[in-house]
Amino acid sequence: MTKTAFLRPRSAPPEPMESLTGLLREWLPLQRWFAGKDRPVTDLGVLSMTELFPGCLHVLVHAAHGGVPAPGGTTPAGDCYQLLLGVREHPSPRLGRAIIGRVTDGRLAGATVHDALHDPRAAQLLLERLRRPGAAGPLRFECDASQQVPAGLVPRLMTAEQSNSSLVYGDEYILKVFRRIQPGVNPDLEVPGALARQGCHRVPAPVAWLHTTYPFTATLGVLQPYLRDASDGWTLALDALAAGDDFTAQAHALGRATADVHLALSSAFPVGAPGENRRTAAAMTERLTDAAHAVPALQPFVPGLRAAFAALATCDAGPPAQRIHGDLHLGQVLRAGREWFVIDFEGEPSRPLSERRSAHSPVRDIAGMLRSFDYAARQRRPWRPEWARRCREAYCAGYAARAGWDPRKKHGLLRAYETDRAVYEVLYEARHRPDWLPVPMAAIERLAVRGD
Ligand SMILES: Nc1ncnc2c1ncn2[C@@H]1O[C@H](COP(=O)(O)OP(=O)(O)O)[C@@H](O)[C@H]1O
Ligand SMILES: O=P(O)(O)O[C@H]1O[C@H](CO)[C@@H](O[C@H]2O[C@H](CO)[C@@H](O)[C@H](O)[C@H]2O)[C@H](O)[C@H]1O
Repeated sequence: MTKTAFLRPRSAPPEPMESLTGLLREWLPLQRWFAGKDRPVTDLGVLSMTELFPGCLHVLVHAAHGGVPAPGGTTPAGDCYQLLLGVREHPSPRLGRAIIGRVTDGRLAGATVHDALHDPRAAQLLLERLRRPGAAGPLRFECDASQQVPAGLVPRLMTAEQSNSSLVYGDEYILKVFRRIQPGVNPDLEVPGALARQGCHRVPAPVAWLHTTYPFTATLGVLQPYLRDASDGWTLALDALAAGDDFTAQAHALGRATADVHLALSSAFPVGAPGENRRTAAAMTERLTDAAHAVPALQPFVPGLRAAFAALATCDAGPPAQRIHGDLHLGQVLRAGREWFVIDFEGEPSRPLSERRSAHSPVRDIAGMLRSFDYAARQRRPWRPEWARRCREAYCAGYAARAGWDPRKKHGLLRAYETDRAVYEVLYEARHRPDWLPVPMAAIERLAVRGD
């Protein structure tokens, strides 16, 4: 293969287990970032394969779920995933669990493949490609010409629970390699780029990025500055709870930071009409119906939850719809020095990209963060509802101080958005972390029965 060889996939009948696709079909569902865990993979096909550098293939695969739509109906019956595959005749034993298997059939017969993001040499070469604009087959590497990324930064793969995979380089940059790929620009490139142009300092700005032009145009990865001494809000909140510390000053500052980001977003992107509550309520009700189908534990609460959405339809119009974060929680905010920063603008991973890129009520983000204080307070026994209540108050007060309107005065909106978020969390936990299901279920019970 030449350095930029791009292999168009061959259409072929289902291959045996020892083929590359056979191995990947077994391996893919075991990965943390695999989104289709609740449905069997009925077929796996290679969409594109490009040699990134010798011994490393960039591969897009399609995992089909045999016509079984995802609960919630938001994803088609299959997804595209991005893989970087190391190909070696004699793999180093140091690769350990990164090894996917030995291919005995097809074009790669005789080679052992591994997840190349675990291989420091491959990670280094990937950064080298990103440092300079260029192309490899359908892949395009672009960068902010005003930034100089130094050569030779030492990579490490992050071990955090993630929806994607991230490499940290020399504690100076972090590269997020998107795993589930959808056509179009990823909001995690689009939004931080637009906010940087607004001069918003709350969001690390993209320094370099990678996209593909085949089999569709899509963002594949983004490099941004690494906030070296940062702690995420989730860790800080749990530490505060463990120590019995107050977290209201932090929550207040976080409310202000959220409002800063919302204000910058409303300048950077078109703003819609104030909330079309009736349509939003209908969409929330539909999501609830689908979720209750997928997670039967929700069913007894459906009437109470529907009441929250019915009430939304009659609420006063709230703040105008605008671009928002879309999946705001304590794990998406980093405290560095005395400031809060906001990361990960992808939105809720299971929603279609077009929906994630459209305008929504900023109340959705606020509700996401309020739910997160509740999640944190439920990590310890006895549960600390008072801690969560005070954080929620402080967060809303901080938001109001900056935004000029107070979320606490939008009770109907807030209740509906919190309910919608808790329904999403039930689905998320049922799919990814069934042990955590009681956390959002407790909120479901509260919102359905008491409505507060
Ligand atoms: N710019 C950054 N500086 C420092 N840490 C970061 C940065 N971006 C992400 N991280 C760390 O990486 C983790 C995962 O990032 P995130 O964008 O949320 O990935 P994912 O979408 O895969 O969950 C975060 O929780 C945070 O700890
Ligand atoms: O992977 P992402 O960070 O994009 O978000 C997904 O995973 C989150 C968990 O890692 C999940 O968040 C839920 O759990 C958090 C605690 O781990 C809690 O702070 C959040 O409030 C709660 O929603 C998030 O919903 C999901 O989209």
